[in-house]
Amino acid sequence: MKDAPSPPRSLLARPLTPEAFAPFGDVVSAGLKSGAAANQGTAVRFDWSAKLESDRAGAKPNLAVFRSVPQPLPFTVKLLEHHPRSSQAFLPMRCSRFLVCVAPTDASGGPDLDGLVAFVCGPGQGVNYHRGVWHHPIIALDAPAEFAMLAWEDGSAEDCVVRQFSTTVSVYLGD
Ligand SMILES: NC(=O)N[C@@H](O)C(=O)O
Ligand code: NI
Repeated sequence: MKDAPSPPRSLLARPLTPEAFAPFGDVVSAGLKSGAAANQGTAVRFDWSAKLESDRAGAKPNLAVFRSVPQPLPFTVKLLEHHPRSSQAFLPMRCSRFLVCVAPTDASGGPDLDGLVAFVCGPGQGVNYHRGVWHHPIIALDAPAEFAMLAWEDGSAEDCVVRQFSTTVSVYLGD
């Protein structure tokens, strides 16, 4: 008999923290480190807030803007992707909450869906996926959102590698 498809799994999203996200990337937010006075004392700047990386000389930094339609919960994860040659940052410009799902890389270089971790991210928090980290495309919650996105791209297939799953994971929030 053909193996029965695995039952969909469910996963509770937890609040984004720098510590929990550290294996996958950086949380980009004011006040996570000491800042320096700027702009004649009217601002504080927090430098080097993310590890930006590109390993292709021919790729160029693409600063894109994403306008996202909010998705209902629970959210079904059916695919993951990664950018093997570049980091990727998402910085909310207009956003309520957004969902970030990441996964470790398995021995074959693919995503380890069993290790999927989901974070609910609030206003004032951005994320920077380190180069090659498997993640779900950015998902806005609650209301339409706009994000600035920064990644190094050259238009080749290596800019973004997608992996579809037959098994799905249903992500929900605790509240
Ligand atoms: N590539 C793209 O358009 N989006 C994804 O990379 C994402 O992480 O949202
Ligand atoms: Ni991406």
